[in-house]
Order: sequence, then structure tokens, then C-alpha cells
Amino acid sequence: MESPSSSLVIIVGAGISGISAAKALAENGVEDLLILEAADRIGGRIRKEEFGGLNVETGAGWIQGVGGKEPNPVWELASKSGLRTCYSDYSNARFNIYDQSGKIFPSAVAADSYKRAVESAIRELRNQEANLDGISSILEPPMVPKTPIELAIDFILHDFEMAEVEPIATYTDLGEREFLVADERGYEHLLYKMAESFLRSSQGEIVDSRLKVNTVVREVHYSRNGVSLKTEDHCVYNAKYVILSVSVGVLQSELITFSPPLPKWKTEAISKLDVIVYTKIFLKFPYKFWPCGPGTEFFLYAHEKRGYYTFWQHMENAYPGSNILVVTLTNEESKRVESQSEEETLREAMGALRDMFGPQVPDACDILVPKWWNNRFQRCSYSNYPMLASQLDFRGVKAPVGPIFFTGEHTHERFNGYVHGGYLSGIDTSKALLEAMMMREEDENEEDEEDEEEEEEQEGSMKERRGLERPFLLEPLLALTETLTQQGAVSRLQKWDSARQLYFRGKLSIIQQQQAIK
Ligand SMILES: Cc1cc2nc3c(=O)[nH]c(=O)nc-3n(C[C@H](O)[C@H](O)[C@H](O)COP(=O)(O)OP(=O)(O)OC[C@H]3O[C@@H](n4cnc5c(N)ncnc54)[C@H](O)[C@@H]3O)c2cc1C
Repeated sequence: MESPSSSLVIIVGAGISGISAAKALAENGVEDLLILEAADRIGGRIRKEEFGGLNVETGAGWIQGVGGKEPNPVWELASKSGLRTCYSDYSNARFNIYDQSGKIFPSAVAADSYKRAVESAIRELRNQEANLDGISSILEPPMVPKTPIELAIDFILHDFEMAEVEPIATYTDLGEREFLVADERGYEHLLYKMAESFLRSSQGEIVDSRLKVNTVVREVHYSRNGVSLKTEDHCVYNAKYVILSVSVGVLQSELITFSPPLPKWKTEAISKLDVIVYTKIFLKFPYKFWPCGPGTEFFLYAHEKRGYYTFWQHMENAYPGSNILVVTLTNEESKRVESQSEEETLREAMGALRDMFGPQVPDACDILVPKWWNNRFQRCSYSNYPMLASQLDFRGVKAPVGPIFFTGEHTHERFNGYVHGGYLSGIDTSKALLEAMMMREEDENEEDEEDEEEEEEQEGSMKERRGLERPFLLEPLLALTETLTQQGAVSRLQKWDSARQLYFRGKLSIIQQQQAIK
């Protein structure tokens, strides 16, 4: 066994959130940092793989929300580093709906039915949003789909809430656009560009000892004084602080154990989150047999089994002449396909294509079936906050526990599920950590200055003060919220806000008492 290495900060995971946290810390003078990554490369759920003579994106492929009210910082990074992208609007899929006999729906009928179904669902949901019973009834599919058009519409409604992250209740068309990454260097090029900055020391040399790949963290031992991490290969890494950037799927699994166990409020918040499995299956053909004109990039296959090889895309806009089709599956369908052989999946996908385009469709020359659910370092494609999740649940997922800070797309309130959510969460978490480090330093300096007698006198109030000032002590806040709940405050959000006010009022009075003593 190697002797333990020691760092000020260890970041577990080198996806977009881990890398952006490391970059932000390094830019703020934290040089003594180390990233431990389980896989053999950085990127996490941003991943390119060679297929059919190209590098395809098996993980994130789009830069979403471009040109909306809030700028997407990942779009800015992509523009700066010259990443090649192409405009791609998957909502167009609803104009190209095929049934099992290859009949294509006239686009006006499809678009109109779709629009009416979405509008009525939103209206009903908004009317009933104060009434929880009402909401649970609308969570059921709005109809039992029978006809192909209903099947397709049902899939799109389901897709809004499950695959596209956005709950239908909050969906607003902000005129945002999506761009598909179409660059041989891959989406991951952005991460390598970011990593360069912290892999260089202040003297400009590359310090690649700051990143260790193939290093699977299995145990996290923590106390007020720091954290000790044990890896699968029996190495020990010590740090004063840890940022855990693993996915919520990993947090819900048994890959990492904590000692002492994480508090109940934390594990409960983590367990409440839904995880979405979203799989892009790639198929290479000897030639094109699908329509390739304007507005044809996406098409839907209406099958009576919800989500059965429904959502298709051709890659001609991104890579002309590639002869590659992509079909997207989600959740139960993803898990089902992950558990069967590639031959079976190929047979099913070819059946769907031959239903749509006829028996003359040529055999595919190759297939790629990524597995996100069975990957023990992912266990999901992205997080999804259930519709009835509260602000409190969200904050519980994000809040630190002692010296352990949590980051990742699932901790970003606005953009959870997205690459830019991961990027922004890394920055937020590094800020919270820097603040905690500063506070702790102040505490320690203060303690050094006091003589022993004073220390004894003030021990009780100092303990109390530390307990209240440390930003990562969420328990008192949660306990207060619980009390308010029992007293029947109106909504969960109000309870949380009232608890926060009481907490800060308490903190203020203790600081005032401290000053009076001095
Ligand atoms: C198929 C698919 C399609 C997607 N499409 C889009 C899209 O088009 N647009 C978009 O914006 N988003 C998309 N997303 C979501 C986006 O990829 C993620 O939200 C984002 O990349 C998550 O980044 P992260 O840093 O939070 O987590 P991750 O990228 O998962 O990083 C966590 C890292 O932790 C590592 N790790 C896990 N366990 C351990 C351990 N025990 N020890 C050490 N390391 C460990 C993992 O290997 C991983 O590298 C998609 C995701 C998938 C899977």
C-alpha cells in the first residue's frame, strides 16, 4: 500500500462540474488540489466514441437554451474555442410521424394535434396547481393512446417531462435554440481546454499529478478535521476538504460508503431525486434510404409500446455523407435494451425502420449501444426533480456535510440535467468552499489569539457560534423547518424561508452578545 497523499482539496470526478470546480479553485489561488477520476479519461457524461469513421457523442450532444433570457455559458466556451456546431431543432420531429404501416401523417394535422394536447395539459395543470390531488391526476397520461397520432403525442408529452428534463408545468417557449456539437474533437474538447488552466502551476508548468484517472473512490471517512478517501486499489488520499461531483445515480448506489454515514436529511433528499436514463443508439448504413430535405432531420415512429424506438435522427446535417441514424430510448426502454444482446437490439431497430420505410431498407453495417444505466460510475444519464419536489429537497441535495461539498448537474437549481447546469454548479460549489475555507481560517486565527483563560470562559459560546456560522451546518435549519411544519406554516417554501430568517436572527444575536463581551 502506498503512503497516503495529502491535499488541501480533493475533487472526486472529472466531468464538467468537477473540472469547472477545479478551474475556479485554481483561479482563486488553490494550488494544492487533486482530482480523482474512476474512468480512464475525463469527461464523464460528455463522451465521444469512434463509430462509422466518425467521432460520435454517446453522451451529451446538444448545447441547449442558446439565445434565451439567460445566456448559456457553455455556448460562450464553445464559441471561444471554435467548436463546430450545427443548428438542430428536435421539436421538428412532431412534423414527421410514421405509423407502423409506414404512413406519414400530414404535418399540419400532426402539429395542430400536438399543439392542442400540450396547451390543454399546461392549462389544466396551471389551473390545478394549488391542488395536489389535481396535480397527481394530471400526471397520468391525458388519454389512453390508441391511434398512431395519439401514440406519438403521448410520447412527446412524456418526453417533455422525462427526457427533456423540463416539467410541462413550467415549460415556456422562450425562443431558445439548440445546437448539435459536430466536431471531430468532440464536446469533451471544452473540458480539455478548461483542464489545461489548472494543470498548469502558477509558473506555467504542466502539473499532471493533479489528475489521477482509473482511481475509484469507495470509502469516504470524514470529521471536522478533514477527509480520508480509500480507493478500490487500496490507496488512501487525505484532504482538508472534498468536492464530490459524482452523479446522483452513483450517490443512490452503493459504490461509495460514508463513515460516519451521511445524515438522514441528506440521504432522504438524494433518494427523492429521479434519475433519467437516456440512450442514443447509433446505426451505420451503406447508403441513405430516409428523406433528407429541409425539416427531415428528426422523425417519430408511433408504436403502441410507449417509447419503443420512437425518436430518430439522421446525421446528414452534422456529418454529410456519414449514413448514420440515431435512435433515442429513455428509462425502461433504455434499461431493457441495455440488458439484451446487441444483435437483439439491431433486430428490433431494423424492424422499426422497415415498418416505416419498407422491406427494401438495407441491413445496418454497424451498431453502437452505449450503456449509462449499467455503468457503475454513472447509473443514470441525468437527474430529474420530481414535479412535486420542494426547494427544501433541492437544497438538501446540494448542502455540504462537514468538509464534504456536493456538486454536479443535479445540484443546479435552474439547469439540472444539462451540461451548463454541471458547469455552473462547479463554479457555485467552489465559491461555497472558498467561503467556508475563509471562515474557518478566521476562526482558527481568532482562537490562536485568545489566551487559555479567555478560551475556557468563552468555550460554550464559541461552540455555539461556530455551529451557527458554519455554512455547511444545515441541520439546525432543517430542524427549525420541521418545527415550523409541525406548527402548521403555510407552504414548504415559506417554512424554509421563515426558518432561514430565524436562523440568521439567532446568528446575529450571538454575534452581538460576543461583541458585548469584548
Ligand atoms: C446520453 C446523454 C445525453 C445527454 N444529452 C445532453 C445534451 O444534449 N445537452 C446537455 O446539456 N446535457 C446532456 N446530457 C446531460 C449532461 O451530459 C450531464 O448533465 C453532465 O455532463 C453531467 O456532468 P457532471 O459533472 O455533473 O457529472 P459526470 O459527467 O457524470 O461527472 C462525474 C464523474 O465522476 C466519476 N465518478 C463516479 N464515481 C466515481 C468514484 N467512485 N470515484 C471517482 N470518480 C467517480 C465519473 O466517472 C464521472 O467522470 C446528456 C447525458 C447523457 C448521458
